Amino acid sequence: MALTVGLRPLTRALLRPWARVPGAALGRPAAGSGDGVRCFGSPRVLVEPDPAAGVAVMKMRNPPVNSLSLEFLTELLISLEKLENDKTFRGIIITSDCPGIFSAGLDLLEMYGRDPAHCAEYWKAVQELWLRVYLSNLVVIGAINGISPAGGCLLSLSCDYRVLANNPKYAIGLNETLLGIIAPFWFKDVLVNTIGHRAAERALQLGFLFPPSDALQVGIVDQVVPEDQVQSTARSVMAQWLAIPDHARQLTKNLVRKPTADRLLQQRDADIQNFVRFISRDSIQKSLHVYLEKLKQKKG
Ligand SMILES: CCCCCCC/C=C/C(=O)SCCNC(=O)CCNC(=O)[C@H](O)C(C)(C)COP(=O)(O)OP(=O)(O)OC[C@H]1O[C@@H](n2cnc3c(N)ncnc32)[C@H](O)[C@@H]1OP(=O)(O)O
Repeated sequence: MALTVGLRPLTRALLRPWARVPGAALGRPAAGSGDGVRCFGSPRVLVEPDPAAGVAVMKMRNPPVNSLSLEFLTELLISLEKLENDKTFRGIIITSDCPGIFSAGLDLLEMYGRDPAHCAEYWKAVQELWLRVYLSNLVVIGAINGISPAGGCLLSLSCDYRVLANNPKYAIGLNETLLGIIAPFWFKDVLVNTIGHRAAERALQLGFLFPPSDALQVGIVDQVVPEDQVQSTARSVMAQWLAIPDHARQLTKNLVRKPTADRLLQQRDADIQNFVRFISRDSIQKSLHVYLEKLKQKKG
């Protein structure tokens, strides 16, 4: 899939080939590689390659909560595109480097108090990340080691398989209604595809965030394991998926996922315009304000 993000100069600058990780992470040997294989990535995305296994672990590190800002989305897209185009890799494991948080979802500050042009650019990047992960030719496994609301849940749902750490705080779900906003149709489609129509209908309207046992029961995740086994489980699951010939698995994945992706691909611009119109409403901006204030007050 060709990436055609219409980004402004700032974000385009991030789309340079494979920025190296600054500081301590630069050139750190990948865990378990033992043979001088180097980590790479960008400030917010650390990639630990295991070329022998054909697998890369992609760690999100946009502290404090891995909210999906425009810059972070752009870095994720660069990493994904790079891995996708490198024949060394057949699978990626997406996980978090922020303790207790997989991803807090879309960055509310990219939608609150912003002008329409910014909102449009942001939404295009959100669409792009979803399409990139959802339609990836690689096996994509989510090693979900923290809470994963809304956009974080969408990212998880776009993986081929989800392993969630068994910690009652690590809830997952599309909780948009709790913020006074609406999950777009393609978020909804992915949830319906995963847990079925009736369960999705309830979960979406009530903004359910499922704790691990409920998440497993409803099928929003595939496996729940003790926290210290999330990465090793993701690795063993990856081995099972990689035992399937790539061409057969990829064509099958495409067969299953293409109709869902096509619904967005056929109306991307209209979806962006719809988002901008919706998010710019006074009532929605007020809801976001109230929610952001709640997050602040929770602290103090
Ligand atoms: C037609 C289209 C309609 C529109 C569609 C829009 C679809 C939207 C999808 C989304 O993803 S919206 C985002 C949904 N996310 C959430 O509801 C999660 C909100 N965050 C939390 O509940 C908590 O922060 C947490 C993730 C449980 C972590 O809690 P913790 O106590 O560890 O940290 P906090 O003190 O709450 O947060 C630290 C810091 O981060 C800020 N923050 C948290 N989440 C976000 C976010 N999603 N975007 C931007 N900023 C976020 C929080 O305000 C704190 O900031 P400071 O006070 O330190 O400045």
